Amino acid sequence: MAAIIEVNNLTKRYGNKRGITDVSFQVEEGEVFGFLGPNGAGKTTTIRLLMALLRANSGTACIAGLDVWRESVEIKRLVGYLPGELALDPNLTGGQILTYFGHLRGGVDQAYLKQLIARLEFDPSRKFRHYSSGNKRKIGIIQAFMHRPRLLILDEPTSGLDPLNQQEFERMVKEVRDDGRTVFLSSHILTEVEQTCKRVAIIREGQLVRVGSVEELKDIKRYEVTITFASAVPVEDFKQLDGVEQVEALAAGRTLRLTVQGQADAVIKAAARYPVISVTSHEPSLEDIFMRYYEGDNTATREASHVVH
Ligand SMILES: Nc1ncnc2c1ncn2[C@@H]1O[C@H](COP(=O)(O)OP(=O)(O)OP(=O)(O)O)[C@@H](O)[C@H]1O
Repeated sequence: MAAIIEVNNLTKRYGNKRGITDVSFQVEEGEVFGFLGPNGAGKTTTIRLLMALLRANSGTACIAGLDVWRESVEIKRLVGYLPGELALDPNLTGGQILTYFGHLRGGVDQAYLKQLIARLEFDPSRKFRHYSSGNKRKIGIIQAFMHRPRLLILDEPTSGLDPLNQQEFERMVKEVRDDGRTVFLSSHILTEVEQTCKRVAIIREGQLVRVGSVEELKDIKRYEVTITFASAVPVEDFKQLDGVEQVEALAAGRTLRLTVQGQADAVIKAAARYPVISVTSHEPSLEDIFMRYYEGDNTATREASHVVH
């Protein structure tokens, strides 16, 4: 399949501060592509370069074969864009804003627009200034989807959405993909990207550290399981288990905090030998994963050698 986004050695500096350095990747037409990185990694900078809201210091980027800077007007016809933050007229209602965007697009399918509003449970009757951040995100998502663009570029689309709206959003993304259209979405949450994307680029401190299939995220994925027992348990038994990377004993050995990679089966079976009071599990932030498991400045270089396209 042909590439719909082609980025080559793109570099943007903010004065002497880094934005992004030498970023290169390709997104194929028809795929859902994730752009994953912790806060401040350079996701928004890359997206703003693609949308010609910033000009690169060096490197090139094309969308559908068009240069993102010189041919940005043509590109805007093909793209639905959700910015990281939406600044809109505070006195307009959600409905008025969507009508306005619809006119800018030369008219949109009203039935599809109504459907999107209903699916995201969005109330279009309120003024923009009264919307919560989640509702502002919904306006942004709806305006990006409503003209059925060939390419959707979405900057952290689900931040601020509640879990039910997130699930609906995932279904909307899958429908776009099934329709043969392309979605490029940024996120700082590994599991979110894992659920929607086929391929992923990981950016850290302005540089790409990896581009590959979503299955490859397995080796960087970690989760923390905290188990509280009725009485102290032998910590050493848990350290040996398959998938366990670290064990920390708390509350005089009654609580264990385990860092697990891969399946939790061995941990659950070992825990079940003792009276368990509670189990919780959570995903560490991407920054935590990088800091704790990928320490050292050589990481980017080492991982870049594994780049696959
Ligand atoms: N207008 C600006 N002036 C100076 N530095 C900037 C500007 N915009 C971004 N930066 C810097 O560029 C780097 C990349 O920021 P960017 O917003 O692209 O990251 P991000 O991955 O989108 O993070 P976030 O999820 O926090 O938005 C950061 O170090 C940031 O401080």
